[in-house]
Amino acid sequence: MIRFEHVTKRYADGTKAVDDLSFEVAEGELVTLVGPSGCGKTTTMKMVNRLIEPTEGRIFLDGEDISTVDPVQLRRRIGYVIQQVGLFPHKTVLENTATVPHLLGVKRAKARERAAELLDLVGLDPKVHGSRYPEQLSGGQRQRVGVARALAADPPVLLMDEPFGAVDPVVRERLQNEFLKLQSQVRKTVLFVTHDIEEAVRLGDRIAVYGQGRIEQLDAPAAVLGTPATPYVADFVGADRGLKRLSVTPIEESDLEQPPVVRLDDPLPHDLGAPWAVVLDSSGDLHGWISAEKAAQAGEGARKATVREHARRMEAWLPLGASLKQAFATMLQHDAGWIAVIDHEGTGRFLGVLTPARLHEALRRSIDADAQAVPRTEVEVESISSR
Ligand SMILES: Nc1ncnc2c1ncn2[C@@H]1O[C@H](COP(=O)(O)OP(=O)(O)OP(=O)(O)O)[C@@H](O)[C@H]1O
Repeated sequence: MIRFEHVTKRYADGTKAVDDLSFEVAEGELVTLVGPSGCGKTTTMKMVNRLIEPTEGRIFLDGEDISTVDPVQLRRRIGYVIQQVGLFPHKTVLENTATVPHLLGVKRAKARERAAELLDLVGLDPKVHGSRYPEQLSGGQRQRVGVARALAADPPVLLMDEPFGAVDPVVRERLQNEFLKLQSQVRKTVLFVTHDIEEAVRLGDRIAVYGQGRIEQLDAPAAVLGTPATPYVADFVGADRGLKRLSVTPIEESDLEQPPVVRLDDPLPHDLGAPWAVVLDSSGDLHGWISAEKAAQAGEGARKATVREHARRMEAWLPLGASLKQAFATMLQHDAGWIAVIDHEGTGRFLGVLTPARLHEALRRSIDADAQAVPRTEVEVESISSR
C-alpha cells in the first residue's frame, strides 16, 4: 500500500534526515516508527503526504508514484493526526469533525450525521461532546476528536505523529486500547510515529526501529523484543525486554486453571476440596469467590446458609485476550493470588483463573515460540529434503 524505494532526504543545511530508506507497509497494516529524537521519523511520515519532498528515491501509494499526484488530491486519501491536534477553536467538536466531508462536497446535514457516527466510534458521545468547543475538552478527548476528524473522509491511509504523546500515561494507555479496537474495525493502513518503545510494541503489527536516518529492524513486536537484529536495537528496546514481552503476550484459554466452582444459590458446601472456589451467578457469570475456611466455619452454625451469604465479590478479573502485563498489574493492584478470566466477547461467561505459576508458564511459552521462530528456514529446508 505504501512503498518507499531508496528514499533520501537532505535538508538545505546539509542534514541527512533520511538515508536510502526502502520498506513497504501492507494494506490494513499498522507499522510503528520508533526511535530517539531526531532520527528521521517525522521526516519519513511527512514525505508520504508531501509536506516534505524527498531529495532522492520514490514513494508509492497503492502502486502510484506520489510525486505525480496533486498534493491536495493526495492528502484527501491520507488522514493525518498530530500531537497538537490543531482543532478549530471557534468551531464545535461536531463542526470540527464535519469540516473535511463538508469541504469534499458532502451536504451539511449528511456531513454532521457522519461526524456524529465518527465521534461515537472514537468513544465520545456526540450528544454530550458534539456541541462543546475544543477548549472545553480534556487533552485525551481532544486527541479522540483529532482521530475522528482524520477518519472523516474515510481515507485508506492514516499518518499519526505521536498522537498520544501529550497526555498522561493512564489516559495514553486508554487511548491506545481504544485505538486498537477502532483499528480492528476500520483496518486502515497506518504509519504511527512514537519515541516510546512500549507504545510501538503495543500498537504495531510491525515495528520499524530507527537508527540515524535508517531502519535498523522492521519486524513483528515479539521478534524485535526476542531477537533484536543489531546491538543498537537490543540497546534501544532495553534490557527489560522480557518484561515488555508481557505486554505483547495475550492470555489464552489453555493458560487457565479450573478451580472448584459453586453457584450463588447452592447450599453452603462443607468441603470445597480446595482452599477456595469461584462463585458464579445463575447465568454462569462471575460473581466472586468463597474461601473454604469461611465456608466450613459458617456451615457449622447455619444449616440452611447458601453460598450467597458468604461469597465475596471479585474485582481482579480480565477478559480473555488481555495481555499478561495487564494480568500482572491486576494481580498487584488487588493484591490477588489469582485473577478470574472471562469471555472477551463481553458475555461475562467465566472461563477459568490465571495463577502466577500459569502466568510464568505463558511467558515461557511466548519466549520459546520466538526461539523456535528463528531457525524456521532450517526447519523448512529439512522437511523439504526429507520428502
Ligand atoms: N526543516 C529542517 N531543516 C533542517 N533540518 C531539519 C528540518 N527538519 C528536521 N530536520 C533535522 O532532520 C533530522 C530528523 O528530524 P525528524 O523531525 O524527522 O526526526 P524525528 O525522529 O521525528 O524526531 P522527534 O522525535 O524529535 O520529532 C533532525 O536532525 C532534525 O534536526
